[in-house]
Amino acid sequence: MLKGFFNVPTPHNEPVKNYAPGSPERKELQAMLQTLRSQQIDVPMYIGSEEVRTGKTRTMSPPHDHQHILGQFHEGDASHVEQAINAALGAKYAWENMEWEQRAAIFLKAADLLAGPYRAKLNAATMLGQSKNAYQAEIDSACEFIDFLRFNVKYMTEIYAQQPPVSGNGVWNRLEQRPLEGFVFALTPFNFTAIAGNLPTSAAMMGNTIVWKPAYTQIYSANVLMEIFKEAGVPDGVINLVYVDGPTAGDVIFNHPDFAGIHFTGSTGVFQHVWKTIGTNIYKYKSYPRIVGETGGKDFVIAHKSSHAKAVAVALSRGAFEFQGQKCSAASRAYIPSNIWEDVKTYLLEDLASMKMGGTEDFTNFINAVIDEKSFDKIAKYIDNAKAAPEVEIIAGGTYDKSKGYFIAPTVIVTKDPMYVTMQEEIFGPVLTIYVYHAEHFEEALELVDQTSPYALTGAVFAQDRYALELATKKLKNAAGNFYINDKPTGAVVGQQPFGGARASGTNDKAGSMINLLRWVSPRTIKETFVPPVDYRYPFLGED
Ligand SMILES: NC(=O)c1ccc[n+]([C@@H]2O[C@H](COP(=O)([O-])OP(=O)(O)OC[C@H]3O[C@@H](n4cnc5c(N)ncnc54)[C@H](O)[C@@H]3O)[C@@H](O)[C@H]2O)c1
Ligand SMILES: N[C@@H](CCC=O)C(=O)O
Repeated sequence: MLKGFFNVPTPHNEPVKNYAPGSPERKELQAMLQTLRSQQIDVPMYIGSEEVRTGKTRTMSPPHDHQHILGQFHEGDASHVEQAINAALGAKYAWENMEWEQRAAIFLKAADLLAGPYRAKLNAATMLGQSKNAYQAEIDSACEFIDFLRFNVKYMTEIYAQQPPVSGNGVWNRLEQRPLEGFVFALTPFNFTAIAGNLPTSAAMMGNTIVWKPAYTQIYSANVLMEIFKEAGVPDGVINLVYVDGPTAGDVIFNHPDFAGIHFTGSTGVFQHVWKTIGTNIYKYKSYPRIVGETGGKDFVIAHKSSHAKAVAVALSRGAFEFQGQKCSAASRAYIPSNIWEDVKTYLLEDLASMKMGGTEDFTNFINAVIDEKSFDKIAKYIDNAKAAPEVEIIAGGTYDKSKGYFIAPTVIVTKDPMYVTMQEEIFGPVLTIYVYHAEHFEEALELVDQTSPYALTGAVFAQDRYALELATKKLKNAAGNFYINDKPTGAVVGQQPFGGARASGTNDKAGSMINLLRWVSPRTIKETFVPPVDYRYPFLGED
């Protein structure tokens, strides 16, 4: 058998295709959208080698066209979670003993399958199932997930290569990175197909086996991810995909003695509940479970009086309203100095007036639908409350309509109260709240930014004045895990800006970095002594 210290291909960020009119990628994507819309698929759970169909089905529809049926999935119950755990534990021995380069090859192959033959299919599934426009789907389901796979393979090898720097005379010190003892639970959100793919694969890459439960509203694209994993050669039982409601799944998972870790992305409330449950059950587990969770945000943009109004306005229109504000990183509160406010407002309103809203199949639409009725109703309530609040004014949007799809017009609220509820709470929709501060009170405004919300995920500062940038960078040290200077607070790129926040925004284990992969291994130190001593006595015990 061939043996060697193998190098892996150097990762590069997957180039983003632009889908311009007439481009081959646009034609291919449009054809795929038509194909997927013209059929109704039947989606099973994937447990071990089985495709499990329970007969208890739920339909899947585009959020922008909720009467159209894309297919149905089979919902499971607690018994399927048990089966998935057993399948994961059953596959564990072979998987963790497979040479690392074979695991690497599987995930590099998945990246190439996605970059090539599956790109249009996964993008189209994300566009239809999650209502992302072509560009938003491309940067998520194609490029970000390809990057996660390729960069994580590189980080995996760097982790394995890290060895103790010193071995004393007659000794060889080694460090072995063992997978966790048990199974890992990947609990994934609706809003990024790349995150849904990354949470199970990053832990699997390090030799773990996985029970994966996606959000119901992401199952349509999760099914394509599973197709890619299977074609890439992920063995049966390594990633088990179940569709069971969250609390039912949690009840089985968090009571199991072999539960070894959770890789979560989603809301802060769910994560805190999960953490508390694990704490309560801690005596039941063989090991202390790894708890990794990236959660909510209330992401800010603060402009200094020296900043360019147009740049600030564009950061707001893209940062707040791309994918309908349903990015954990979306700008949702802004602090604008009085001297540039009128210009920022004019540019922002011009941008918003030019944004078309509708289905993702029409490539001229910038704004699409929010994910589901529950989310629509929640966002509409914030808007209604703002209409009734004397301290705020809605200067754009404020309308919504769910007759065909869950459409909410991009909404801008201006508040006189910097602690107004929409400056503090995560809404997760196309709603931006702006507080106009006295242009000479920048430092006080920075304090407001830091203290207004419990979250600390992303944030951006705009200024031409370098002292102002330095002050903001220092004062907002703990206000964001991803901090942007003269840029919008969204769009982190794997390999360039590892992503994650602290405070109520998560454990900040930085998705798409070595820091994250380290959470899925448990190191064993091995010391080998070549010629062991044969006498217990120290030399100083001898007589002079
Ligand atoms: N920080 C980040 O990197 C990041 C990235 C993406 C999304 N998010 C956050 O995710 C949220 C949006 O995603 P979402 O609506 O899918 O989140 P969510 O918390 O509603 O759901 C996440 C997952 O948890 C499951 N779940 C829900 N309740 C549960 C329970 N009681 N027990 C066990 N599982 C349960 C869901 O079914 C889903 O699979 C936002 O808060 C957003 O900020 C954060
Ligand atoms: N990583 C993405 C956000 C993921 C959360 O939804 C960004 O940087 O915009």
